[in-house]
Amino acid sequence: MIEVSGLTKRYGGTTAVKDLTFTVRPGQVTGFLGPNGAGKSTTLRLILGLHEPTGGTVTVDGRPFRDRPRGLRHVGSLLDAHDVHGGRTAAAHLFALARSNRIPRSRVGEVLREVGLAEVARRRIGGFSLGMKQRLGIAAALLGDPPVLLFDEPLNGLDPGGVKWVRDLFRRLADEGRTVFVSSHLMSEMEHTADQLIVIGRGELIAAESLAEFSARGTRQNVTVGTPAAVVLADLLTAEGAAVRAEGELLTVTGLTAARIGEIALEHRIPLRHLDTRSASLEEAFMELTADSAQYLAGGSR
Ligand SMILES: Nc1ncnc2c1ncn2[C@@H]1O[C@H](COP(=O)(O)OP(=O)(O)OP(=O)(O)O)[C@@H](O)[C@H]1O
Repeated sequence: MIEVSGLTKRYGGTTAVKDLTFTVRPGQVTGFLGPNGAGKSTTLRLILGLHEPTGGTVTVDGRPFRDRPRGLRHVGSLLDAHDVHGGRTAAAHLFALARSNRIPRSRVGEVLREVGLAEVARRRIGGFSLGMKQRLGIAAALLGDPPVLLFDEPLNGLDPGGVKWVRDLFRRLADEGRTVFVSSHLMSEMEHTADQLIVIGRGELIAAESLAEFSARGTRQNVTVGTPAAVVLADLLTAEGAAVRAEGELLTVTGLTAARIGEIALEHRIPLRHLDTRSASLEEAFMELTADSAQYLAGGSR
């Protein structure tokens, strides 16, 4: 289990992570979501003890990760797929990691087969595609057969087959009882990957809940209405308590059903050209939830 409590990290005048508290449990895939610059990578580095927190604590299975000798047996991680020595072969890279963590050499062949890189084991990493480097990074994370795994944007650069392979792998690792913590800035990536979600924005916790709970936020329904009398109808719907957004002849309405909107239009003899109900997607729910932090970044005021 990963326990983050009151975690804060400042770099000079920038607060990357602010009073963050959450728990990541074993047996599940937990998605770590937030817009660019939200503080995900910083948090993962703090969990791994690569940075010192300004405040708060973070433990892995009850102890700071830094206190663990032979770290790869406790936590496997992929932070940056490019962070490898291009002149080395894939096998040499993994042998070096195995040696320094006292992991049997036989694991190298096993993990290379597992990630589909056995045939290129003797090739230099410098010639690898991003997708191959991602696979190599995953092999390194798996090397010590650790109970806890952290991945920073592991789906970047993978083709659809690679994405499916990673998703299936995460599922299997979680089913084996491991803690799997995966960051992404795209809800669409997590939708079919995660059981639990930790959502942050501007370094602060926005939500910590199951994907099902998060999905419930997205079930709010909008009705789109097309009419040449958009201004008149918008006034009538607003008077009934709806929230209305107008774009020319098209209205997006929340707070009233399509049936009720149809009745109101009929009562006032307003012709409708279009009437359609749609549910907000998970992606929209995520964007709405993180809109403040995303706008803040877009304004460049950090
Ligand atoms: N070493 C550092 N020195 C100074 N500022 C930093 C450092 N690392 C991160 N930051 C700042 O902290 C904030 C959070 O960055 P972080 O990389 O953790 O976000 P992120 O959620 O991983 O974003 P992305 O999805 O873009 O990778 C950013 O404003 C970033 O510029």
